[in-house]
Amino acid sequence: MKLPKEFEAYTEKLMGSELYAQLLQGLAEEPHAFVRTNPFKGASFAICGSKGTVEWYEHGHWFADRPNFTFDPLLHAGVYYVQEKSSMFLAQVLRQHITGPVTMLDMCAAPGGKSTLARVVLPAGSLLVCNEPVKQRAQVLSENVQKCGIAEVIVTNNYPEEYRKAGLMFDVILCDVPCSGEGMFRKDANAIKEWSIGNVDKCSRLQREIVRSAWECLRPGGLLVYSTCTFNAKENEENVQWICKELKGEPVGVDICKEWNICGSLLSGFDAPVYRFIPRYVGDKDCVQGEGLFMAVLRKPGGKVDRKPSTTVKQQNKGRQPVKLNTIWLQNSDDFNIMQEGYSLIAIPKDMQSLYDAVADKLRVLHAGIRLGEVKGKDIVPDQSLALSLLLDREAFPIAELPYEQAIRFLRKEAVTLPIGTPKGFVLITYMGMPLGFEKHLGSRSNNLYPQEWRIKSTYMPDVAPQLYKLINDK
Ligand SMILES: C[S@@+](CC[C@H](N)C(=O)[O-])C[C@H]1O[C@@H](n2cnc3c(N)ncnc32)[C@H](O)[C@@H]1O
Repeated sequence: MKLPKEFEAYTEKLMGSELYAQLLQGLAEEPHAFVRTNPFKGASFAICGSKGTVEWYEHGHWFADRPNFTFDPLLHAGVYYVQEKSSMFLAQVLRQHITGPVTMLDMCAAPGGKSTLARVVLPAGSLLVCNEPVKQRAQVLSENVQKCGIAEVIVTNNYPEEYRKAGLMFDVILCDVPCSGEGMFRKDANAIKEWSIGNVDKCSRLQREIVRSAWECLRPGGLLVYSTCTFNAKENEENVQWICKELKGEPVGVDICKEWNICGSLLSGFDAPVYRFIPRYVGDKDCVQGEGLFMAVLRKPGGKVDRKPSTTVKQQNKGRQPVKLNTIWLQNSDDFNIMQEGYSLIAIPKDMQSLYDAVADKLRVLHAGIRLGEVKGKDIVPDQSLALSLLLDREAFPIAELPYEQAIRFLRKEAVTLPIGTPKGFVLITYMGMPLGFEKHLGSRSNNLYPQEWRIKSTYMPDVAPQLYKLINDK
């Protein structure tokens, strides 16, 4: 791996020669493959071939080889998410500091790794808003959030400045900011090509802008989690120092074990608790296994977290109509308000209604709650979001369980052969019992309702499924 000269000189000075030599050894190795099981979807599965769990998150697993995840229907069903190990440290932060229901904003959320992790570890009753300003990336975020299956989520496509102007307030805000990506050097050759001192400075300025806007959306007593996937101090300690001085943020510690080999501050004279993951070798031991990551937690002075959300904006109800339906295909349907927006029917958890109204009036919402379907003539065409929801009423649709090859065809949005005896009408497609989406069965053929933008684009067909999970009761 050829590293930029200026990176080498700066990083060796920052880390010291011993730590830097350990990093160079780490960068010369292939990254490990990790997945994070969705505890709400993976309960009936046993994981196969795991080399061990992540020390700070028990649902994170390490694999010796990198399976071809794209061709595993269980990935598309939301049973697991591919996420490198260091990023899962967010679970440790949230579990330690958030003990009651909160309203959280993930300001820079695409593709959704940390959002979906936060969603499964936040205490019951919490609400999560995931935001991404880049439109195409926000669509991917929305897809991953829907696969996760939890209803109490809103996905928006806005800049942090628009959030500041909207006047919404949150108990917890994650700023996993865009950065110079030094921690991705061994995973992504482009990160090396695009690196320059100029870009480090540019990123550092943008990061402060993002945090400044986020800070205004944080309630007194609330927590800001700041993270990057880069090593340098300009985008890390120096920004944390700036948050302390300029915004009066108070650094908050996270419990860690020495054996986790997480490094603290590398900036001389700055000893606030910060957490830096450096892929590195000590002797012949790969002592971190994850990629480069930096995380710090800061409290906004003036109160304590764990209170109910406050949404201070006036509600206008832009073209949204509450509707009554005979059937809404959900378990616990009384917990939802059903709204019609244009032709779309959306189920909003009642606890999330005021937050949803406030967000929808001021910002661009791409997804919220559970999208039930679209009104087409006399039909309601069920939506992908419904198929993937944890609250789908499994009795509401006939089920067609597909074998592996047919499941891949379905995920490519190709024609599939439904099992003999499948009734006409809307049918829930499953693989190993997990919903993948809907087909409309017409008798002699059927229409594949999988979203065009989500489909697997490759035409490759593996001979066998990647064997990451097996059903617990399968002999
Ligand atoms: C490090 S990535 C986030 C990764 C994500 N949190 C995850 O774990 O999957 C940073 C994100 O910030 C977005 N971004 C770019 N410019 C931004 C800005 N001005 N404000 C907020 N986010 C921005 C990028 O498009 C990118 O998706």
